[in-house]
Amino acid sequence: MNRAEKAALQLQAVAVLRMLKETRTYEELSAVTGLPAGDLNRYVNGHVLPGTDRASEVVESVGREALADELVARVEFDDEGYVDNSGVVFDQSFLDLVAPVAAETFEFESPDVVLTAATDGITLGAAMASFFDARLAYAKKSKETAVEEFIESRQRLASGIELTYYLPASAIDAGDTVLVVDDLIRSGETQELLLDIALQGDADVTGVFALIAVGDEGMDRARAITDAPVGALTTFE
Ligand SMILES: O=P(O)(O)OC[C@H]1O[C@H](OP(=O)(O)OP(=O)(O)O)[C@H](O)[C@@H]1O
Ligand SMILES: Nc1ncnc2[nH]cnc12
Repeated sequence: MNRAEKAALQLQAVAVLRMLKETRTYEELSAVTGLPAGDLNRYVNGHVLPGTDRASEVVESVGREALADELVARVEFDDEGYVDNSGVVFDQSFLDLVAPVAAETFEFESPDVVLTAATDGITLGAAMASFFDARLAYAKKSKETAVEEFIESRQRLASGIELTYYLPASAIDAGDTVLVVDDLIRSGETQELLLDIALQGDADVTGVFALIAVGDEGMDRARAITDAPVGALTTFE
């Protein structure tokens, strides 16, 4: 390992520890990692960097299960079953850790473009795009000013309300590979619109990923549209 790789590993371990510390005391973090609370305090505050052995252990311990547990600890449901996921989508450091785990768990091919829906999909989309070194594109419910050409997709929802998403046509080139991501999938209507936008752009969908699936309906809907892998970090019933 050269010096730059060592430094990158050490900083990645600090990012993991800071993320885990958000919902834990130092004593609890010590119980999870097996490292002394005093050392953890120094790592989290940036006074000392963990050695490479410790850093590798910390980074390798953050697999799908640990991130899914962390996600569950950070989201809240209201009485009607709606999710408040601001504790997750407002935390870019957490999402940056999710990206490599999602890529490995669902074996997503590296795409040219990560496509998501504004608003809440954007931070996850940015993390995934950065991990894959891909472009990020987000469709919006309104037309961006000064853009002349859009791909648009419209659907009438069960309520009778029409939902339209617009993407600047220049965001996807024909033949691009596209990974579709969103923070949450419930009915799958948003995914259907994003997948339709990718299709209209003559792109190849390489996968669909959500942080949270509420029930199976939306995931099944996505699977009916694409043969590419479809996965969620956590499913809530
Ligand atoms: O599977 P579905 O039933 O389509 O629901 C999922 C969508 O709903 C939420 O977005 P919302 O429409 O609330 O917009 P926002 O991101 O701007 O809050 C969420 O961010 C997903 O995009
Ligand atoms: N925050 C949310 N929780 C549950 N279902 C949703 N559908 C769209 N947004 C949602």
